[in-house]
Parts: sequence; structure tokens; C-alpha cells
Amino acid sequence: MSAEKAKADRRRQARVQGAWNSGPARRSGGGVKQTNKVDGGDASSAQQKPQVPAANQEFVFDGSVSEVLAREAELASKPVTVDKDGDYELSIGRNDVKAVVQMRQKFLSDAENRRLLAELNRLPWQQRMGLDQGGQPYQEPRETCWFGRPYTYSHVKWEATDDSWPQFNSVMCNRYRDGKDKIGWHADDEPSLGRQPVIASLSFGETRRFMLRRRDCRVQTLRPLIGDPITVPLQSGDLLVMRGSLQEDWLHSVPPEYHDKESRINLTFRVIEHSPNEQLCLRPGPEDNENKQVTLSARPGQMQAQLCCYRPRPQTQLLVGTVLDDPKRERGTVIGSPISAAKRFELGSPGPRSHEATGLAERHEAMTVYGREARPRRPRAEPILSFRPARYRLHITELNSTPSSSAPAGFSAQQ
Ligand SMILES: O=C(O)CCC(=O)C(=O)O
Ligand SMILES: [Fe+2]
Repeated sequence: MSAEKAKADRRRQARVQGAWNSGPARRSGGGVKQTNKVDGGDASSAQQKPQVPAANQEFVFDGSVSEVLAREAELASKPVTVDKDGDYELSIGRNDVKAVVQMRQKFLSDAENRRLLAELNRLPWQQRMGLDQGGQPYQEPRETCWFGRPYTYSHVKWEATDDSWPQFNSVMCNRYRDGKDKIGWHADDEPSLGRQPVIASLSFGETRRFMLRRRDCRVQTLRPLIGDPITVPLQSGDLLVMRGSLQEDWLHSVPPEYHDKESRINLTFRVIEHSPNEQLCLRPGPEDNENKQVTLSARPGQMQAQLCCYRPRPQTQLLVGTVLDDPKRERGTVIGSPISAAKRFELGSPGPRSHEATGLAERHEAMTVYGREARPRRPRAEPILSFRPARYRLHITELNSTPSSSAPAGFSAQQ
């Protein structure tokens, strides 16, 4: 059977097993259930592709993952617009974590929106220089402003409504002065945001198109079918929340417009878990013997990563070198070569994007890295993110050696 025919068969099968309806989602035992609430787009292209859903209908699916993928592919084969309030499940990612956008139109009242917009225009906007992927400098095609920890902007208050809402501690501000200003395809997937971050975006001023497109496809053969972007027209006062695997599996952008546009301001509220290469400078105070520790990252119901610094008894010969993991004791211990001078520690979790933190330890001071399980708030499902001491790499270099120097002084260990 040719690949084309196999694809067509899969799509036909998905059509037979799934059914569009306008009522509430049907419960089913077992299988994969996916509820999509998407608009179908314009009528002319709907004619070419007969299985496109009508506006506001729901698709309830009982079937295998490959059938769901075929269904997704069919949906993605024509442009989709997210322009109504609702929670949109765009795809199912690793560990069955869904990529979700939540739309709340007119989240802010017009009066509140106007008042905030006037205030926002007075922020210290800058047009900053960045480096593109080839390392070439470029000027950002919009104005930006950042408020990180501590969070000082106080006009927008977020009350947690349930424990899946994080306590935002930072906000990225973008000002698109006219239709030419834009932000290119990207995902907010920096290590400092943690895995599967919740990002809340508030828009002010001119309506602009926020676009979403699949970064990749889990089933290679479907790749050509997954590609048309989803359009989210973001109007003044709209709240859009990105969560789940959205940053892993999707890219987003605000493209330039080819007709006149007024200025638009967008705020994206985020949780910065830690800054890469942050100097933790964990040192027990000279006078006291107090141990110090810092939490690198913590998520409700999941492992907490901590870096702990303590002053051992004077007669202890301190050894530094690798991180041992003892799941029973739930801690890693730093052992190895003796510390003779101040050392720099770089702590990173493995994987394509490593989370890194740097700590300092002086003679007679020890660093311990450990993860401990936070008390789960709800029954633990498949963990989305777990920090396990055994998976940490600990690099030890002399303080005065540059990070890029080939072989670190001392030694470098990887579990
Ligand atoms: O302007 C927007 O709606 C999106 C901004 C954005 O994606 C970002 O700041 O990362
Ligand atoms: Fe973004």
C-alpha cells in the first residue's frame, strides 16, 4: 500500500470512528478522547475539504493515538481561527500532556483597559539589540521592557483561582508601535521558565494576529499535513493563557501587517524559576554556622531541586567532586578531590536544554545537591517534571578559569 493511500485510509477511518456533534462531550471508557472547539474558517475552502467542522461544534473522539493524529492532521489542513472564549486543546504531547490555549475575551473592561494602556505607554520602553541564531546582531523589531523578580508592576493583580495557576513573578512587555513591528516564530521555552510553563498574555490597544503553528509532528508521515497556522486575533483586553505542552510542541509569532496599524502593547506574565548561570553565592555566614539552602525549582506535587551549602566541622576533610544519589536518603552528596580554594559549581539537569545554576563554595564549605519530593497536593499522575539528584551533572572549576576553557581545573563529573 502506498504511503498516500495509507494516509487516506487512516483519515477515512478517523472520520468513521469520530463524530462531530454540537452537544456536550461524550464520556467514554478507555481510548483517547479529544475535545476540540475550533472554528472551521471560510466556506470556500470548506467546500474543498468536506470534513471540516462547523463553527462551535465539538469533536468527541474515541480511538487510537494514530487516529487522533490523523484527525489533528485533518483539522490542521486548513486554517483555524481561535476567536471565541474557551479552552482549546491543540495537540497531545509527551506523557499525554496537552498543548492548550485558553481565551478570555474582554478579560479587562474597556475603562480598565484604557487606564492601563495610558500607564503602560509610560514604561521605559527600549529597542534592544539581540543576536540571531547565526550570532549576528539585530535590532528587535518592536520595543520591550522587562520586570522580573521582584515583581514591581502593581496595577494588574492576579488571584490564584486554583492550584494549577502559578504565582507569576515576572512580566515581559512588548510594544508594537505600528503594523511593521512584529515578533518572529519562537517558543517561550527557555530553561529558566521550567518545563511546560503557564504564560498569561494580556493585550492592549490595536488588534493583532497571534499565530500558532506546530513545531514538529510526532508521526513523521503526517508532517506535511500539519503546518497551517492557527490565527488568534488578540483584541484590547483579551487574556490568552498558554499552558501544557504548547511551548514544547508549538511555535508562536505576531507577524507584520501590510496595512496601517496603531500601537499595541502585550504583557506576558511568567514564572521565572531561576536564572541560568545565576550566581547563587551560597555561603555560610562567617560568624555563624548556619547552613544555607536555595530552591532551584519547585512545582506543586513534584520534585524540588535544592542546592544546599553548609559548614562542616573544622576537622572534616572536605572532598568535592561528584554527586551521589541515594534515593532512600533523597539527597546527593558532594565528594571527591579536596577543596583547596574557592570553587565554582555549575549544576545542570541533562537533556537538550539544561537548567544551570552556579554556586560558590570556599575552603571548608560544602555544597550538597538534593531533590526531595514535595508533598503532593493531588494524586500524582505521570510526573511532568522531576528533578532527581542522580540526574544532575556537577562541574567543578577553579574560580579563575573561564567557563569556556577546555578542561576545567579540578575535574568535571557527570552521572
Ligand atoms: O505580543 C504577543 O502577543 C506575544 C508576545 C510574545 O510571544 C512574547 O513576548 O514572547
Ligand atoms: Fe512568546
